Amino acid sequence: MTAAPDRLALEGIVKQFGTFRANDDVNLRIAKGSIHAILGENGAGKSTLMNVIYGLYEQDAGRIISNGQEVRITDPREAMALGIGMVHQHFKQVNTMSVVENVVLGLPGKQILDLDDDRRRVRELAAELGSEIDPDQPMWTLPIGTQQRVEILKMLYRDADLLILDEPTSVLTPTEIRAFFDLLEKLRESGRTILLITHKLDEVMDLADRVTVMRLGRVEAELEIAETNPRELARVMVGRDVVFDVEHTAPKVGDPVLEIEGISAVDNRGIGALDGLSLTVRGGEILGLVGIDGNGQGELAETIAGLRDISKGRISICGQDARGFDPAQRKSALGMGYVPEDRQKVGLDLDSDIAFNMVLRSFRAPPFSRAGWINFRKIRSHAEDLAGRYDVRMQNVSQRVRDLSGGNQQKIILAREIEDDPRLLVVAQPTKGLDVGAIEFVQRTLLAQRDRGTGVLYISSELEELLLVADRLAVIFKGRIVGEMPASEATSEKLGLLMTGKELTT
Ligand SMILES: Nc1ncnc2c1ncn2[C@@H]1O[C@H](COP(=O)(O)OP(=O)(O)OP(=O)(O)O)[C@@H](O)[C@H]1O
Repeated sequence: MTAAPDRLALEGIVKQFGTFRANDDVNLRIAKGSIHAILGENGAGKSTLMNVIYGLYEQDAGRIISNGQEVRITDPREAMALGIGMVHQHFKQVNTMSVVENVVLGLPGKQILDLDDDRRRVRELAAELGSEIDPDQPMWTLPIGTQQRVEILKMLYRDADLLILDEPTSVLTPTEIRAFFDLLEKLRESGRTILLITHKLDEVMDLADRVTVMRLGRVEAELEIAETNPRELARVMVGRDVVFDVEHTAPKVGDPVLEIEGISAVDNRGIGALDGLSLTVRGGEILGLVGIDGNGQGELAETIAGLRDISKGRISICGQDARGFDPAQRKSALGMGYVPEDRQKVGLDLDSDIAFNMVLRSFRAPPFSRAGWINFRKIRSHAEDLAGRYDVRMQNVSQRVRDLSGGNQQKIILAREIEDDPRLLVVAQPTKGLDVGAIEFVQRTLLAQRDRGTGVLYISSELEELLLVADRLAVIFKGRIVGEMPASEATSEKLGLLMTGKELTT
């Protein structure tokens, strides 16, 4: 059997930001018709490398070879002309437009008035991928999984045969993930090539043919999937053994720190999202909130944080009615910490530096300010201490947060919210985008915080993660809590039934 030719090869790629080398002599060969995964800890240089391939950055040194020809890619249009397409984590779509309008959007010389041929082509491509898509459906009415398919369709429509997918499953529900895996298999069968960035080792093991592991901007290893295993991948990635388990002692449960009684709220579209929901979290315990995404988890976190109004019911934080406390006061006066799901929009000031983001809501109070004077030295040393302990990969604390890798941005929010020693901590998808080493660290830190008496509401779509960390589990379905149980009595089967609205028989 002859080996498949390279669809893309990189030779000695260097990309610097100032004097910092985010990619340092990267060599990579991606076989045509394969699924090639890129793994690496937060800040290893994966996104930077993909941006070089897609023409968003130009390399400082090195060669890119596409289908055997050396090429220069200085903007995404040139990448597309070479058949290279990229699907970002945050889709670049216009929600008010239809599927077909989104697909043709930006095509040079395209008239949006006559779309009959385009409709046909969208249907054909969707069928080729094993799905049905109505080209006239408005984008905003589609579930995230289908919106992602439209992004992929958009690339195929432009004849891309090498698709770069940046953490594609991080936005999907478990059911959507299964469908997405089938889609990738179909793309591979059709001879297309996939470059997959992910932090999920089991995805790499299930899907990829080969994997490249990056570390500190360099290629640490390139392995055949058939010849490796998750433990080896984790070890190569973070440079040490990862335990994949946390020691979980019995909780010492105290008084309630969050009492929610019969609250109702609507989502951004004005549709009911919370429907008379009640829930209690006590100090010293981790309550895991389980549910299929879109059942009100996001809205619940926002109402507790004071970012969304409730139409009915009552929320008490540490024994006080939370009404009348804005988000900043819920932190300062009620002792609440909040790690939002959408860190870029809610949790960070991207254009400020790391030091300021570490004290985003506390810089006006001692020890960071006294009598109206801000103590910058104190803010800096505080940030240096936290960044060191939370292993934020950065150049220094004056670096702009926008320029950090996604995982390192998340570590800043976690550090800030946990280190304030809140009495109630609400964390929504806290490990999203984190590498396996960082996930282990976050879980241990949350358990340690619990042992100091903090009550934690841990919202996650990762069932395994909740079963590992939580003391108690509550299941949310259609905006209500439909079941609660100690984690020791929970099984994936029981939770699975409740999550889909079914009753337990025993
Ligand atoms: N525009 C920029 N200016 C300065 N430094 C940058 C810039 N973009 C990225 N970096 C730095 O380059 C390094 C690599 O970042 P990159 O986003 O490629 O990592 P990553 O492997 O994709 O990480 P993650 O898994 O967290 O997404 C990081 O240390 C980051 O701070």
